[in-house]
Amino acid sequence: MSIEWEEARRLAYEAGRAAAGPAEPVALPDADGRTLAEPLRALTDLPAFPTSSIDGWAVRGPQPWRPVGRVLAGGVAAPLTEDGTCVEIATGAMVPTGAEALVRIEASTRDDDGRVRGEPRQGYVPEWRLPGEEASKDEELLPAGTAVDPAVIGVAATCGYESLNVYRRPRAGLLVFGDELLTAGTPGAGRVRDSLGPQVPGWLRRYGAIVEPGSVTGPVQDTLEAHLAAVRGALAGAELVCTTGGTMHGPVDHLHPTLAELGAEYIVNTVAVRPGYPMLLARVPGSDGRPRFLAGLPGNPQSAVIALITLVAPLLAGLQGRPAPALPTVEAAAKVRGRGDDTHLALARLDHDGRSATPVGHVGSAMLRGLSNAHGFIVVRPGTEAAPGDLVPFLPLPLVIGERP
Ligand SMILES: Nc1nc2c(c(=O)[nH]1)N[C@H]1C(S)=C(S)[C@@H](COP(=O)(O)OP(=O)(O)OC[C@H]3O[C@@H](n4cnc5c(N)ncnc54)[C@H](O)[C@@H]3O)O[C@H]1N2
Ligand code: MOO
Repeated sequence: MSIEWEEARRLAYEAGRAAAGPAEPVALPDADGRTLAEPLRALTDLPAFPTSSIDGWAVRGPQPWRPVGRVLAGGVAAPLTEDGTCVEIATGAMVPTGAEALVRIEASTRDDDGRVRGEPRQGYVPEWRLPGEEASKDEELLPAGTAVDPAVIGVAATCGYESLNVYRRPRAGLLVFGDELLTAGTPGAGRVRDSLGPQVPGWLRRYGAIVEPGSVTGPVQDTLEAHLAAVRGALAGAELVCTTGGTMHGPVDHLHPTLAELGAEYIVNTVAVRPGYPMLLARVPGSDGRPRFLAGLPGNPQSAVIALITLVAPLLAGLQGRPAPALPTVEAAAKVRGRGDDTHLALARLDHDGRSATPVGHVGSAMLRGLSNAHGFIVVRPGTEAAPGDLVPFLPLPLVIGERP
């Protein structure tokens, strides 16, 4: 009996979450793309000291003010103890205790005897930054599970971190099954080009996996022996192995017998979704005691990508300690039919403001033309259909800004 689509996603995420590896410290510049294993907390107040936002004068008491010193960024100012005195101050310098106002250099004049006159600027933007204005010591700035990006690295550096405790990026491999597949040239005479070997590693990387060029193999010969040897070899070097094709029970579909031979345990074995129904996810015991995962992507190319987004994306999120992927809601711009008791994933393009989605053409499960023109899938739940204007969940492709403008 196949599993409901949402339930399959949940099971895949939970399986990954339970197998997330230990955290490790990684130097800030190398942490891009990792995931915080613990909350990022401010190590001090931020700013850590009262900081001048301007070049000018820190003044005390009524003007004119007699300059008694200078403080540059990086220095520690002596306190201003007497009314009618000031220190010259640079942007970023620590404001001396006792200072009552800051006067911009361009708003000041000097008397013949060197005394300073001028008016502190009144207004919305203060001329100095107060300790704790951005964060107080120990305040949580970002929760565990946050994907580390350059801005996260920047704020961690500001706080005083040299490294971050992050989860490992999972290693993934890919095995392509199918004797009918060509790896070069044009299709014909019963042969088709392998369109999954070249594209799946890119999707996997976008979901955070490491895929070395040497971890992509295929076509693997359509025999049980060749399948077993290839899967064993791939599982030795990766915690996730994706396979394409052979998920059914045809004469040369060897995936299920291979899994049986390896003592694998199914987490998901077929999903009530169209396209993509025969997808599977299995847990295989690793020789080191840590589980390995095998995701069986159906051979029909669009179905394979759907299986990847349905099962592999939540699995990888879990393995990296990230939250389960959530679905945004959009408006269906046209009618989308239901698929009976199955969830229907209908390829669609988002309009320019991302609020409504229009189904695209060329969406057969053996086709990729629709996929290459879509931003994701309208999700039509079992027993329903979407009418124009209906609010529907949207399953996005992991596209990078600038792709599919
Ligand atoms: N009797 C039934 N037959 C099929 C059913 C069914 O319910 N009963 N379901 C169909 C569905 S749905 C799918 S999806 C496929 C899945 O089959 P497999 O995962 O076993 O995949 P294959 O048979 O190996 O290939 C299917 C199809 O895809 C082409 N293919 C495979 N790999 C690639 C690749 N890397 N690049 C491009 N094209 C690929 C292959 O040539 C076949 O045309 O089963 C249906 N059959
Ligand atoms: O479910 Mo198949 O995956 O429709 O092509």
